[in-house]
Formats: sequence, structure tokens, C-alpha cells
Amino acid sequence: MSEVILDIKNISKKYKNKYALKDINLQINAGERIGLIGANGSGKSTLSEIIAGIRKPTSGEVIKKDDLVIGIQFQDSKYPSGISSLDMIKYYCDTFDIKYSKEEIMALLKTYQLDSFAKKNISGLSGGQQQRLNILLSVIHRPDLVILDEVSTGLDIEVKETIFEFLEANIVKKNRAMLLVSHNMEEIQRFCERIVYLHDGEIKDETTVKKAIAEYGSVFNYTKAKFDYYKKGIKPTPVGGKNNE
Ligand SMILES: Nc1ncnc2c1ncn2[C@@H]1O[C@H](COP(=O)(O)OP(=O)(O)OP(=O)(O)O)[C@@H](O)[C@H]1O
Repeated sequence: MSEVILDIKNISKKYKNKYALKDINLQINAGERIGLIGANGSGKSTLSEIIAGIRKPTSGEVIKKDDLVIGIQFQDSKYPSGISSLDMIKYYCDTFDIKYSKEEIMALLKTYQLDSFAKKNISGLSGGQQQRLNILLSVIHRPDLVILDEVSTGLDIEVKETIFEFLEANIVKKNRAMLLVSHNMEEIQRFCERIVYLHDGEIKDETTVKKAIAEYGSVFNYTKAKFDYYKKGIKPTPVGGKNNE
């Protein structure tokens, strides 16, 4: 049996008087890649931030394996003014005591196609360039669990593929656990093994990507069926393995 690295127990989160999460229970195993899906406002980012430890739940607890290192890529990142990508990388290396040679840092910047702007003020980078930096910083300290929130939003096709290859090499092949928050079902199908479906702050369904494909034809069809059911009350019609996208 796989080792549980993170155990979410009865987590609820209230913003003012409204519950964003209600009694969430979820375990993440070592090296497991989970896709967190659900409609806008269903609580995905809130749950990710609680797992990462940067937001406190109203009740419940997150039990982490000793020395668990987590990396998180935020949907919107704000950096201090006047700071460059290279400054941020150096800051992370110092904070997490990571040893990278100059050549390794340059190679990383090149992979993320940030080498030409390494010394440029981050506030002067385009949205896609900042996104690449956000992703680079989420994995630079070689975390055991990486949380990626809308990882491909704003990236062009070529950069997206380069980043996906990097995730393949640095997360999938290295058996790091990943929580992928996404509205892009192709991405979930490509990278994840398990799916957690959130609706209105509650986990309504959990399955494996294999089962979702066997029953609905694709993760896209699975998600559409869940959306239709939970938002419109339409009963799902599994297709028994046929891809009817
Ligand atoms: N800081 C906050 N203060 C008050 N309400 C908040 C805050 N952050 C989120 N919410 C509310 O909590 C609920 C869940 O939001 P959350 O951002 O976690 O959802 P999400 O599933 O990530 O949405 P999206 O797909 O749009 O990114 C929403 O109703 C949202 O309006």
C-alpha cells in the first residue's frame, strides 16, 4: 500500500458567513497525481491553499508527513516591486537551502524560456512569462507534493508543451505527488491518476482517470456529466468506453 503523505480531515472553511468548503476528507499518497475539478467558485483554490498551509481552515486539520516539502504555483502571483526572475530564484535557493550551480540555473531559465528576461523587473514581464516563473518557482525546491493551479492558463501552444514536458520529466518520472487544479480536462487526463470532483464546497465524487475514461469515454465527458448533474439535475448517461467527444 502507498504511504499517505497528507491527510485532510474534516476541513471546513467559512468566509464571513458563507461556507467555501464543507467537511472535506481526502488523503494524498506518495507520488500520486490528483486532478481537482469543479465549477468556478466550488472551492478548489481554497482547498489548495489550505493544503499548502497558506490559508487556515475554519475547522478540521491537515496532517502532513514529517518533513514533507510542498511547492505551490498560484493563480495570481504578486512579487515585490523592482525584483527580477533571477533575484526570485536566488531568494528561493537561499530560503530552501537549495544548491544549484550557475549553469543549472541558466538551464532552468532556458527550459522555461525565461533566460532572455532573467534580469528584467518581473512587473515588466507578460502574463505568460510571469506564469512560467510561477511554475518554475513551484518546483525549484524539488518538492514531494506540487500544487498547480491553472498551470496552462495564458501560455501559448509551444510554451505549454515545453512546460508539460518539464512536468513530465520532473514530476511524473520522479514520482512526485501532484495536485492539479484545472478547467482543462485534457491536462487532467494526461497527468493525473485520480480525480476529485468538488461542487459547492463538497467532494461529490472521486474516481480514477482510468474509470472515468472507461465509463464516460474521456475525462471531459465525465466532467460534463457531473456538471450537468450537479448544476442542472440532468442524470448522466455513461457510454461504456466509447469516446463520444
Ligand atoms: N478571500 C475570500 N473572501 C471571501 N470569499 C472568498 C475568498 N476567496 C474565495 N471566496 C469564495 O469562496 C468560494 C470558493 O472560491 P475558490 O476561489 O476557492 O473557488 P474555485 O473553485 O477555485 O474557483 P475558480 O474555478 O473560479 O478559480 C467562492 O464562493 C468565492 O467567492
